[in-house]
Amino acid sequence: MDQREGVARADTAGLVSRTVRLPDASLSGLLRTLGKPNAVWTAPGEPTVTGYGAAAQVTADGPARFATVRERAGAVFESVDRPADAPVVARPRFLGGFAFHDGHSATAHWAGFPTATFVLPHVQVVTTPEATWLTVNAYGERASVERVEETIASVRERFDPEEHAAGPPPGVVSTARTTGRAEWRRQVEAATARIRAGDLEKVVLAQALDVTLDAPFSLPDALERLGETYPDCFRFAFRPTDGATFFGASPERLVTRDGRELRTGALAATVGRGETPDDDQQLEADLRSSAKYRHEHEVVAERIREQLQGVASNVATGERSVRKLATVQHLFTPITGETDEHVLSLAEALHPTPAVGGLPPDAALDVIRETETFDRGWYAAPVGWFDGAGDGTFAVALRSALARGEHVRPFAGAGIVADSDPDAEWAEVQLKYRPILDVFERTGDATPDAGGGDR
Ligand SMILES: C=C(O[C@@H]1C=C(C(=O)O)C=C[C@H]1O)C(=O)O
Repeated sequence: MDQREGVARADTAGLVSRTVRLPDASLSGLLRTLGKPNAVWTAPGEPTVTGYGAAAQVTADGPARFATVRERAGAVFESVDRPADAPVVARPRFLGGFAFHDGHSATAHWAGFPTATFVLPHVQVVTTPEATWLTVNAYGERASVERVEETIASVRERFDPEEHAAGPPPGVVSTARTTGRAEWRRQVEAATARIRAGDLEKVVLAQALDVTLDAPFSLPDALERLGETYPDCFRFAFRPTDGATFFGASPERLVTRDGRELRTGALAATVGRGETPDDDQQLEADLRSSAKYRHEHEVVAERIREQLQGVASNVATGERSVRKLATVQHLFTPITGETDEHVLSLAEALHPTPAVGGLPPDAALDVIRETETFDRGWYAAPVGWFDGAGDGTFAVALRSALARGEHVRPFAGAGIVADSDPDAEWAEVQLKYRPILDVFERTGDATPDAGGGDR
């Protein structure tokens, strides 16, 4: 370290950030050596970021929450002491997320999850296929290069990642539903009646399960299993306080901003996977050709293009394809553009897309609030990261669950349009629970059944 630099800047209030290289480590090794992270982010084509402790945390409420987070985080990035040759990939990043509704007031399940909260980790580890980097961040009057260097030394000393295979699934003791089958049928029928009456085009209705495990939730094991089955999904975990972890493996990018480049897309309309390649092809053919699925998908793509007006230029729509996941397949249309906006402003413009809200947006949000009997919390809302330049990625927090000790609450929903059939939508929701349930169930555990009774 340059001693003069340390002395000259030690008394400057601001962000001090230093990066060193660590021995290479897998995510599971990392999570087992550095203790409980408060943020984990793994995304296709991006480095994996894990964060421990907070150099700074910004929290916000209400309709202005996106702007408030941007302003408060902007203040933290205002004066940054970080060597010019430090690796860009290991730069300081805020990680966190938002609640689905701006009027979120955490019910007991979501205790500890504000309407918006982001952490700039004190200890931030970034892994790429080439290297593992440790960044230590400190912010405020007491931040100094000396203290940052001390933390780096102590993390290096403790850092001893060992490979561990995930343990066996903990097993599921019991499962209860927030929404029984008869109630779901009433909900979907009420929504389709409203759609036919003309004041609503589409609404995404969701439900949750209350799952009790046979052993406490293990984040390293859960992320390892999700990584095996969903390597191309956004795998995330957030633990804003000690109490609960919100985690998942979402297929849906809300938005990425990388310099001037903006990437988003429409992911909507769902069928299952076939038992045989022929069945699977048939399902894919139905997905591509059915008027219901195409409508459900097209309203999302069209609305996203509208939502981008004013925040992006040269908006272009790519070719529609079918995104195949372990238990479901979706229609997907990539959408790109150019932008000068902060990724938080883009997330604000896009959330909620009709893939998780509906159309018209306000009417759909009212129907969701009036209909759903559980608290969405952070489910189906933006989770991700941003940096000091306003670059970042947000995923839509789907195929997700809230875990607290032995209790796990997975969430799943389905887009309801005029000709939705309650039973088919019910079956679709059950398939969307699978990514989470498969992490925990042992063969032989009673599974909540896709076709059956009321509970
Ligand atoms: C709402 C969920 O998924 C969303 C709804 C979809 C649909 O209605 O077809 C498909 C993908 C997602 O945009 C969920 O996974 O809970």
